[in-house]
Amino acid sequence: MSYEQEKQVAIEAALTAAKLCEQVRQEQVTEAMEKSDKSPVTVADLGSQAVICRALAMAFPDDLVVGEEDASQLRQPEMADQLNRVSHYVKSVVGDATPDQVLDWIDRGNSQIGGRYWTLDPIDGTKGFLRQDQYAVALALVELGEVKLGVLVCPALPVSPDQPDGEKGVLFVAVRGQGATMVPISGGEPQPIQVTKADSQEAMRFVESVESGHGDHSRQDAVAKAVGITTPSLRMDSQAKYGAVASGRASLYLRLPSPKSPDYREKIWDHAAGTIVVEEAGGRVTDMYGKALNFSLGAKLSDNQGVIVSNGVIHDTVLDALRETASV
Ligand SMILES: Nc1ncnc2c1ncn2[C@@H]1O[C@H](COP(=O)(O)O)[C@@H](OP(=O)(O)O)[C@H]1O
Ligand SMILES: [Mg+2]
Ligand SMILES: [Mg+2]
Ligand SMILES: [Mg+2]
Repeated sequence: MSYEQEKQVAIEAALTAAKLCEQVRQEQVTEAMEKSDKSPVTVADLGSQAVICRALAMAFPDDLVVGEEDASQLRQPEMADQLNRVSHYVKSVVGDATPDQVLDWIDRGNSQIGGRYWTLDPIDGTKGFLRQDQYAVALALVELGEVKLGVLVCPALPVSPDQPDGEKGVLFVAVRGQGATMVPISGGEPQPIQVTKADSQEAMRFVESVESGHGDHSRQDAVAKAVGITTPSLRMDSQAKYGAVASGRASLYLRLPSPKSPDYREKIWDHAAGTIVVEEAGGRVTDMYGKALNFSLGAKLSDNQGVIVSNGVIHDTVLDALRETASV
């Protein structure tokens, strides 16, 4: 299958959602609400999920969507102001929308997994979004457990790594078997991307989360050193890290379980889109034991721990180094 229609719908939806997110960031001092697990969520996360679920419902009414957010909090009477703000931003990008429709669109993203489903992270890296740093809108299509299509919009990522203060906003797209591309959000011809083939260790750079609670920075640094990466890591929020590896800006992304939450299981929407973008750019993605990520078990990657993303060339060396650091 070419997935041409799916690709066009997903790109359009994710770009529209990213526009909403940027509007929220520009127009207001972004403030967060707190979810039951104490993590932050903003009107932009909710608006982005509404916009994307609406687009998917119109184009593929039978498809399931496994999204991060739900509307239960927003349905509470005391949240009326927040709901109005979400509806305002949704209306500003898709035209007429009532608050009830917005709630229903958000909740379309609460499916269980099935034979064919979309994973949706309306804002990946909410903490980065709040900090005015990196974040991504991440949408992927999974069929029979295999990621077939991935779209990553990174509105704050510099178009050129050599010009960090230049134009920002990059769209990454990958379709299984068709390669991965990158294009500025502002437009242009999508360019094929490739992971770095340079196995000259000095040229290597690795990326990791900004958040110390989302990884094990000291072990990550030790593993990187063990494989010969001596330059300090590039810390970046969200699946923009996958984009960095896919486009050859870094050779490695390490995400080892944080000592603060050793039993944490990663969520499918945090990795599905990024995984296919890196794989189609010639890279490799596994868990910390070398196992493929299993996206077919539910919202959590319950069979995997830690995530290792590389240019492929150095992957086995990294897994070896991990085994060695584990036994220390
Ligand atoms: N203890 C933990 N370990 C690893 N990841 C975690 C975590 N707690 C939350 N996360 C996830 O880390 C994601 C952000 O990734 P990163 O740190 O690479 O920017 C969050 O996505 P959201 O921001 O969409 O909630 C969240 O799902
Ligand atoms: Mg979140
Ligand atoms: Mg996320
Ligand atoms: Mg999110």
